[in-house]
Amino acid sequence: MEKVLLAGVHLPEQMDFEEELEEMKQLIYACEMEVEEVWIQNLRSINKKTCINSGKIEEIRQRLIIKDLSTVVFNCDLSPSMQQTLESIWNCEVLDRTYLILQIFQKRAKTKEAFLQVEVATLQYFLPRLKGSYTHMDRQKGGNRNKGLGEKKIEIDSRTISKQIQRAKKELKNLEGQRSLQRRKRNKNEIKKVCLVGYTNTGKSSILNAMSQKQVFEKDMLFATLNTSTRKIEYNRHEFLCSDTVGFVSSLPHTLIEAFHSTLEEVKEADLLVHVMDMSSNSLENQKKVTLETLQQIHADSIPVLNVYNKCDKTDHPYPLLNSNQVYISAKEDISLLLKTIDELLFSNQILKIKIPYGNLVNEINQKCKVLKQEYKEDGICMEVEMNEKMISKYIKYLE
Ligand SMILES: Nc1nc2c(ncn2[C@@H]2O[C@H](COP(=O)(O)OP(=O)(O)OP(=O)(O)O)[C@@H](O)[C@H]2O)c(=O)[nH]1
Ligand SMILES: [Mg+2]
Repeated sequence: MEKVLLAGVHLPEQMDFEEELEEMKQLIYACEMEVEEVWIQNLRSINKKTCINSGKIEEIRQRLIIKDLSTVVFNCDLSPSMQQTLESIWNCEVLDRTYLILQIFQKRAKTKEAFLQVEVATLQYFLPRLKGSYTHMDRQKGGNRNKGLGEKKIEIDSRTISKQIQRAKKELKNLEGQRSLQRRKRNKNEIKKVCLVGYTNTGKSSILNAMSQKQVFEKDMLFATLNTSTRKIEYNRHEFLCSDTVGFVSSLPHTLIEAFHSTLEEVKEADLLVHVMDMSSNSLENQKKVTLETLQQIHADSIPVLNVYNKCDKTDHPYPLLNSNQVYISAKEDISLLLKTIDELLFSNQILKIKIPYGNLVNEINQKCKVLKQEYKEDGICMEVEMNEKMISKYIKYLE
């Protein structure tokens, strides 16, 4: 594995810096490289020309020579000119976070749609980076890792790239059309839909595997799943569809959010979202936040959510356990409690007409139930809501 130097830029607003660096190491590992040394620079703000300051640049330059390293990876995103300047000072390859994520996505893309989405995002990343020559482009170092991207950079000019982007986008639109047709068919059949969502590597694919006992690609690497895969699950004489999704990640490059929007379309159509979290992760809170923000971005934040704390076998927390809207499990052991909870949420619902006084009860209803209609009145909100038995017992007094 190629060894690299990780340059960690620490700005005052980065509260979870340690966890961020840990994640960077995993991203680097997923790109088949290994961190040999970490150099941290604390900064009030980014240097516009070179990202880090001249003193640190010189220290790193010397270190690269001593250690015979030819790649530096930054934990943040670099502008094309920063990247170019640093490459010429260090005479080595300088990579940023977006580049790594694009590399991983490119390797993992399994379906035509995922492949095209990554292609669009990759070309958009390289378009502003065509000016000037890149050392790592010319050298083609790092074996296979750079091959696809490097070749692309050398061979094509910006006009060709723009054309390629347009072509790929057009093809994607066609595929999206086919997808929505399939979805409409599904809607007609009215089979309930569940989507597993959550930060990358939390165990979504493992849960789907355990549910269906058919193999969905599961791996201890970031972004193992790039296309959604759906399985029909039978439980308690009920049937529902369960979809796996691409893992979310903090500060996903803008171009990729756009590219993966259509993959996440499925999430918007779900009757229930199962938010899978890694109970053993030090960055649990941050990962939770990123997932909730992503759901907001794709306008899926009004769908009922079941919170699942997975990997409890790696913690001291008791499991399997159900605590209000939270299920604690280990996908490696018994997930029947999760199935039972999903089944109850999906199939014991009734539609009620209620009037709720203004206040935080409304928030709870919006989070946990499917609101079909709502009308604002003087003394409260009239709602038509799909509720499960537990919620019904709580809200029965508000029946209209
Ligand atoms: N110990 C333990 N390991 C788990 C558990 N669930 C999943 N894993 C492991 O965690 C790693 C990631 O699991 P995946 O199911 O691929 O995670 P994912 O959420 O689908 O990841 P992405 O597709 O990258 O978003 C794998 O090595 C799993 O074997 C669990 O409950 N306990
Ligand atoms: Mg997965």
